Amino acid sequence: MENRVAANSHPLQFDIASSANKEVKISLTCNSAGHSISQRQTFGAALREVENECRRIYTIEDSDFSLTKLMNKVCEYFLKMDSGPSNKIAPIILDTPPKSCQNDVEDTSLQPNYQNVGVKDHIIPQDVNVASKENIKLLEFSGSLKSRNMEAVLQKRYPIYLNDITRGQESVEISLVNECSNIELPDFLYIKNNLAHDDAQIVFSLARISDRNCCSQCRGDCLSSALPCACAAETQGEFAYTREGLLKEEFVDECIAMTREPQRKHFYYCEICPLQNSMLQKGKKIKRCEGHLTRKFIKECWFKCGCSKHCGNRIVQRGIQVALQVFATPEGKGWGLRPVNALKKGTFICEYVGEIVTNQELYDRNKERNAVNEKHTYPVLLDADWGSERILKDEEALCLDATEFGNVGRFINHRCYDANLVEVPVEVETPDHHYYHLAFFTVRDIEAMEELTWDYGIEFGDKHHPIKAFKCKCGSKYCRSNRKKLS
Ligand SMILES: C[S@@+](CC[C@H](N)C(=O)[O-])C[C@H]1O[C@@H](n2cnc3c(N)ncnc32)[C@H](O)[C@@H]1O
Repeated sequence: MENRVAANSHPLQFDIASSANKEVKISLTCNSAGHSISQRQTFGAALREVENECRRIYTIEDSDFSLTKLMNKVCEYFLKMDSGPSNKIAPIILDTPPKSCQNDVEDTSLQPNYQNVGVKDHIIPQDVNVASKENIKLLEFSGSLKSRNMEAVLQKRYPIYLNDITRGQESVEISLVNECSNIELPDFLYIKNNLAHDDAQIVFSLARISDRNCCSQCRGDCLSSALPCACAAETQGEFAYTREGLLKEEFVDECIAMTREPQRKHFYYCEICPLQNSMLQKGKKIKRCEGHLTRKFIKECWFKCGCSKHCGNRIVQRGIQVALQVFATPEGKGWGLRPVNALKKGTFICEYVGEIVTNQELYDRNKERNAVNEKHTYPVLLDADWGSERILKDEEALCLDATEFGNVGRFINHRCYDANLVEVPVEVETPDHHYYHLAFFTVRDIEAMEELTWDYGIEFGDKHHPIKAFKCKCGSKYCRSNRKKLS
C-alpha cells in the first residue's frame, strides 16, 4: 500500500491506503481499553448491531443498507478520485452524513465532499493531495463555529457537514449542512442557557417563590395527580402540557389567535414608551408607543417544588429533545432550522437563547453594529407582560441578543403570519415577568425536513425601527413585505 492517509487526531486510528494495482484498504484501529475479545463475539453480529443503530439514528429506511457496502463505496470513490489528474482532490469523509445530506446522483464526481468539523473539532482542507500525508493540515476549530483559518477553506467549497454545532452541550446532536449555497459559516459561540450581561439585573431568589405558587407537597409527576397543583395557577388551573409532553391543542390555538387575529390581539400602550424611544437615534422622539403584545404564559414547576425532574410540567427546562438540523436555505435567507423527523402539533422545539442585556445595552450595541454594517440576529424584547407592573426604565428592561452567544433558536427564520412555530413566554425560575424564557412550539403537524419558522412581528414599513428590515423571502401568501392584505 503506497498512498496512505491517516486521521490520527481522533482517538480511533482511521487509515485509508491504495496500492498501484488498484486495491484500496480501510483500516480502523480502536483501543479496546482493557476489554478482552472473547471467541463468542462475531464481527458480523457487531456489524448488524451498528447497522440497526444507524437506521434508527439517521432514519434510514432502505432495507439494503449495509456498512460493508458503505465501506466498499468509500473504497470505490477513493479509487475513482485518485484516477483523475495527479493533483485531483480526493474527498475525506470521517463520518458518514445522514441520508438526507447525501446526493443520489450516479456521477460520483458530483457527489458532495463533506468536510467534517463537528465531533472531532477539526477540518481537513480538501485542497491537499491525499497521497502525501505531510500535506494534510488539521486546522484547529475551537470555540466559535468559524475560525480565521477555516475561512479560506469554507469560502471556496460546499457542501459542508458538521455533526454537532452544540459541542456536546445539548442532549441531542444538532448537525449543520450546506448543500446548496456559498454562504459563510455562522460566527457565534453556542450556549445552552441564557447568560446575563453585567448590566442586566435578574434576581432569582427562593423568597420570590411563595408557597402559593409552588407545589412543595407534590412528589413524582404532577400531571399524574387527580387535581392540578399550584403550578397550574398561571394557566387557569390546568396544566399547559399533555401527558405525551405536548403543549395542549387549546393552548396552542389560543396563542395563535392572540398573535394572528386582530380582534384577539391584546396590546398594552404606554404614554412615553422607553422601548421605542431607546431604539431611536438620539435627539429624535417617537410620537406614540407601537404597543406591546400581551401573551399567555406557561408556568413550569421549579426548584422549590417537590416533584421530580421528570415531572410532566417541566418541558422547556429539560432542553431540546427533538433532532434538529441547521441548513442553508435555498431561497437565500441564510441558514435556517428544520427537524430531522416529523413532529406533532404542540411539540417543544427549543428556547430562544442568547445574552440577556438591558434595552440600553442593546441600543448601544446596535448603534455600533450599524456603524460598521456588522451582521446581527433579530433581537428579542422581553415585553410580553409589559405594563402589568410599573414601566421599566431602559436600564432595567431586558432583551435577548443571540448575535455572539446563542443557541439553535438564532437560526429560525421569519415567516409572515402563517409561521409553523409560536413563541410562548415560560416562567422557569422566577414569577417576576421582567425575565422569562421564550420557548418555540409547533402550531401544527410538521413534516420531516420542513423549515421551522416564526413570525418576528416585523412591520416592514416601520421606518423608526433601529434594525433595518431585511427583504422578506418568506414565501407566504400573506407576506407583509409584499404589502398583501391579510384575508
Ligand atoms: C434570527 S436570524 C435567522 C438565521 C439567519 N438566516 C442566519 O443565517 O443566521 C435573522 C436573519 O435571517 C434573515 N432572515 C430571516 N428570515 C428571513 C426572511 N423571511 N427573508 C429573508 N431573510 C430572512 C435576515 O437576514 C435576518 O436578519
